[in-house]
Amino acid sequence: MTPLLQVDGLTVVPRAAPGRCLVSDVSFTLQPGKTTCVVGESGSGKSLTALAVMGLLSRQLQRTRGSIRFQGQGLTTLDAEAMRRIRGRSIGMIFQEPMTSLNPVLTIGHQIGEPLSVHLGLRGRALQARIAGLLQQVGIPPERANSYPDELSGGQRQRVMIAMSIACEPAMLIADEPTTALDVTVQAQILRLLDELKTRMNMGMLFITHDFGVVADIADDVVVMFRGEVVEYGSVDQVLNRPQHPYTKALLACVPDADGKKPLLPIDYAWLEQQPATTAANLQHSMSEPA
Ligand SMILES: Nc1ncnc2c1ncn2[C@@H]1O[C@H](COP(=O)(O)OP(=O)(O)OP(=O)(O)O)[C@@H](O)[C@H]1O
Repeated sequence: MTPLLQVDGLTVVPRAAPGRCLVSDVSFTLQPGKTTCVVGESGSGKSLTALAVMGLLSRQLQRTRGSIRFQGQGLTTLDAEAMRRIRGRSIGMIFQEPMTSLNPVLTIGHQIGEPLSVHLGLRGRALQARIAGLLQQVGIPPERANSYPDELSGGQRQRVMIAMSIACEPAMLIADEPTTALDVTVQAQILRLLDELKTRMNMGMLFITHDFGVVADIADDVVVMFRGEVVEYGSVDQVLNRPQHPYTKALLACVPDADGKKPLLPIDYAWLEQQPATTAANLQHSMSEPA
């Protein structure tokens, strides 16, 4: 079966510092209808990887090497117009902060309708009916179509973003920390919604998170990134239950179990001591926050 997404040797180098790799030789695959989670600490290159897949990295700031194939088609050689046709139509995306992604002066109905008119040419009643259907699908009463983003809660705004991103029934959804800005119960609702939509639409999901609780809930495969590199890649069972790399073990050691106690995974302190101070500080931070 042709993978939905195949990333091979993706490398991102800042033009201002060509000797430094922000993302280094990253490779992974996403199959249709499956979820691949990319995990790692802040600054490990997760978002740059997602932006590279979307063709949204600034060519002025970064140089990208490697191959990104979506449904068998190479994306890195496509021109801007061809990439625009794929984004929003075949690849949807949602980000961490729905307020900054939504336009405050347009109604949510208008914003959900935009990809439908741009990519599918829907107009008039057909468009309004589809907007109402999408609102219903994400659990917002269709009569809220005339509301503005600031009239909605954070969770509802994220639901609107989800409605926009799935409007054209994309084959793949890229979600970059979509629940981080939400409180815990709303996080769980949004995760459930995304998981349900993924199954119903047989959509592949590339899900970026630093939260292993989320990974355990939704991932089929897991890519662990550390300082721009993939240090571990495998099935969720393999990565969570039989981690190999000291960084994955250290990350997992920070996740409290159901009783709030830390799992007794050994941390490789000799390895940790060789890492920059920020790594230990980030791990310390994860330990003090419930995942
Ligand atoms: N043009 C650039 N020049 C130099 N450094 C850059 C450039 N673009 C991004 N970076 C750096 O690359 C690193 C990786 O960033 P990225 O946003 O992918 O991290 P992340 O893993 O998604 O982190 P977070 O979880 O905080 O979002 C960061 O340290 C960022 O500051």
